[in-house]
Amino acid sequence: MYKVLTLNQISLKGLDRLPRDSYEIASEFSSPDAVLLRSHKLKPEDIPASVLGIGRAGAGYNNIPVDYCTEQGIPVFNTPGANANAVKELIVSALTLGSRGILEGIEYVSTLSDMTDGPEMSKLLEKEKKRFKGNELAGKTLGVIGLGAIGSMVADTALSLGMNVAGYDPALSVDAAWRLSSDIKKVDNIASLVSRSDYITLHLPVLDATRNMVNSDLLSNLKEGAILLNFAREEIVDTSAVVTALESGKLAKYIADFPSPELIGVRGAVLTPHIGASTDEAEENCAVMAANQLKDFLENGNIKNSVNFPPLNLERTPGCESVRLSISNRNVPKILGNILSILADENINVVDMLNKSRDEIAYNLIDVDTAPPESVLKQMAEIEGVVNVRLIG
Ligand SMILES: NC(=O)c1ccc[n+]([C@@H]2O[C@H](COP(=O)([O-])OP(=O)(O)OC[C@H]3O[C@@H](n4cnc5c(N)ncnc54)[C@H](O)[C@@H]3O)[C@@H](O)[C@H]2O)c1
Ligand SMILES: O=C(O)[C@H](O)COP(=O)(O)O
Repeated sequence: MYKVLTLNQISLKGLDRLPRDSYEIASEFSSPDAVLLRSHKLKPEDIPASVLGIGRAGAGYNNIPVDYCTEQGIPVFNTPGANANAVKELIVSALTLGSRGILEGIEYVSTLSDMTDGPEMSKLLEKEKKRFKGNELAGKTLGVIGLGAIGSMVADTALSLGMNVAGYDPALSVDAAWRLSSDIKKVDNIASLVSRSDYITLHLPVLDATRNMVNSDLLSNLKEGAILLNFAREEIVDTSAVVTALESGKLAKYIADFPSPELIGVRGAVLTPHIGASTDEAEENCAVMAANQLKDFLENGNIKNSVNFPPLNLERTPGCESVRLSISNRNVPKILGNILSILADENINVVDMLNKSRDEIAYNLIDVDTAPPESVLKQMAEIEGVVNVRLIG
C-alpha cells in the first residue's frame, strides 16, 4: 500500500487515478511514500525520510526545496502546460482591464445605489461615460517575457486580437521554439522588448537568474504609460520599483496575481489573489497529470516531467517474471559498474536496464530475474555515491 500525503486540496479527478486498493491518501501521515501539493511551501524539515517522490500539481515549483530533494534522491514532478489555458484566459481579461475603463466604470456605477430614477440614471451615465474611455488592443504591441506553455498561448491569442507580439526567451527549448508562430517578433534584448511594448506580460519561472529581473533599471526603459502584467511570480518583480513607476505615471497599470502589502491601495495596481490556475479544468488537468506521473514512478520507477531528474521510461518486459530496482546515485563514474558487479556476484541476471543522468544526479532502472535479498540491497546502498535503492517488484 502506498501512502500519499496531500498538502493542498487536490482535485478528486486526479486522486481517483490512485486506486484505493493500493493507495492511501490523507492530509496527515507520519511516513508517506509520496507528496502531492500545489503552492504549499515545503521546507526540507517537512519532508519525511520515507518520501520517494513529490508531485506538484501545477507549473511553478519554487515552493519546493528542489536542491535538497535532489540530494536525497527524491524526484520532483510538475505538470507542464496543464494549467496554461486557464492563465491565458485570465491574461485576456487582464489585457482588457488594462485597455478599458472597466474597473473604474464598475466602481463608479456602484456609487449610484441611492438613485431611484431610471431615465435620470441613464442621462447621468451617458454624460459621465467619457471618463471611462479606453483604447483598443488591436495595433498595440505586447511584449511576452517567457515563451513556454503559457507565453506561447498568450502570444497566439494576442496575435488573434490584432496585436503585434514581441517575445523574449533566452532559455527557449527547441520544442517550444518549433511551436511559436512566425508572426512573433523574437527579441534577444529584454530592455529593447520593454521599450517597444505597450503591454508587457511575464511568463517565466522564478529562478536565481530571474529574481527581481523586473527592477528599476529595466523599468527605466518603459514606454510612457505602459502596462505590466505579472501572472508568473511575485519574486520576478521588484515591487518597490513597480510602485515608484506607478506613482510617477511611467507605468499606467500593474495587473498582477500576487498582491503584497506595498501594492494595496496604490493607484494603477490591479490585483487578483493568485487565481491564474484556479479553474475546474486546470485543477483537474494538473491533478490528473501529477497523479499519473507519481503512480508510474511509484509502481514502475519511470520518470516523466521531473524538474530535477532525467526523463526515463523502461517498459516491463512482457511475459518476464523480473523484478525492478530503482537506484539514484551521484553522477560520478564507476557506480553503475559496482552495482552490476554486486548483482553478478550474486548470480542475479539483468534482464533490462536504463541509466540516465541530469546534472549531479544519475538514475537507473534495472530489471533482474531474481529479487535480490535485503543484504544485497544494503550492499548496493552502501556503495559510495549511491543515494537510494528501491526494490519495486
Ligand atoms: N498565476 C498562476 O496561477 C500561474 C499558473 C501557472 C504558472 N504560473 C507561473 O508561470 C510560470 C511559467 O509557466 P509555464 O507553464 O509557461 O512554464 P514553461 O516552463 O512552459 O515556460 C517558462 C518559459 O520561461 C522561459 N525562461 C526561463 N528563463 C527565462 C528568462 N531569464 N527570461 C525569459 N524567459 C525565460 C523558459 O525558457 C520557458 O520557455 C511558472 O513557472 C509559474 O511560476 C503562474
Ligand atoms: O505555478 C502554478 O502552476 C500556479 O502558480 C498555480 O498555483 P496553484 O496550484 O497554487 O493555484
